[in-house]
Amino acid sequence: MSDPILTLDNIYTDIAQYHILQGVNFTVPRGQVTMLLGRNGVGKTTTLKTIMGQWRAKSGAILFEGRDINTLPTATRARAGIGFVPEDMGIFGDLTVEENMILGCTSGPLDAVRKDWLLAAFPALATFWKSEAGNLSGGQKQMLSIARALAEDRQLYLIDEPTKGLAPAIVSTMAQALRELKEQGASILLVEQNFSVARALGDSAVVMDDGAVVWSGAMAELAGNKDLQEQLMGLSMEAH
Ligand SMILES: Nc1ncnc2c1ncn2[C@@H]1O[C@H](COP(=O)(O)OP(=O)(O)OP(=O)(O)O)[C@@H](O)[C@H]1O
Repeated sequence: MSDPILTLDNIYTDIAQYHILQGVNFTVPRGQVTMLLGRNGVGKTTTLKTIMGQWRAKSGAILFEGRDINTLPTATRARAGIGFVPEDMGIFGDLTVEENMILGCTSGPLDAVRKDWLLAAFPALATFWKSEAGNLSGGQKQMLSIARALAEDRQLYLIDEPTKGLAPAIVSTMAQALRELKEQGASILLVEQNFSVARALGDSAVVMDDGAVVWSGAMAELAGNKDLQEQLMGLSMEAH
């Protein structure tokens, strides 16, 4: 297995008085797609936010490229090479699609090659490039949110439920864009409840329950074992 780009070592995170993450351990191999799976409310989003520094782990280490980033501010983690696509989009409705994309570029103008790739991957954004983002459909807003997070090259992307609520045709557009991102060499940690997308994209899987990791291994092993899926995730995959 290739060396990990990210390692979570015994991470504990509290939110208010609640002990949400209770000793999370896993690695994200370089250049691969790692699926973060599990029932609702087990701590997947909290794990992504802890990696990004939006919640601060009270103990444990987060090693990115071998360096513990756990005490660094979020902006420093982003500059170090981690991109985050949160579930709640964060699109500015009164700005155009183009202006929203420019906001995704913190270190310079939008690279022309990258822009061409993103507009080919998400053609609706090209159509509405000069339109206010507030007028886009829900699915188009989600595409803009992903495209904006991909506007700059990062070594690692944390992506939270990118296909949630999308129509099947848009789900495959999204899956194809993520596949292309991986082909460009990025490492991806992806929370995804759509099991057919998870199976198609994932190289490895990490399954959480109750604030800790209960299984990790090859995605193919999990995909081929229905009993294991039911034992680890119950019916949650079918509920989405
Ligand atoms: N701001 C908050 N205040 C209090 N509790 C929170 C807060 N954010 C999350 N939690 C709680 O932390 C637990 C883990 O939530 P989290 O969103 O990480 O789970 P998840 O696995 O991503 O779930 P889902 O699949 O439903 O998105 C839940 O019990 C949730 O209610």
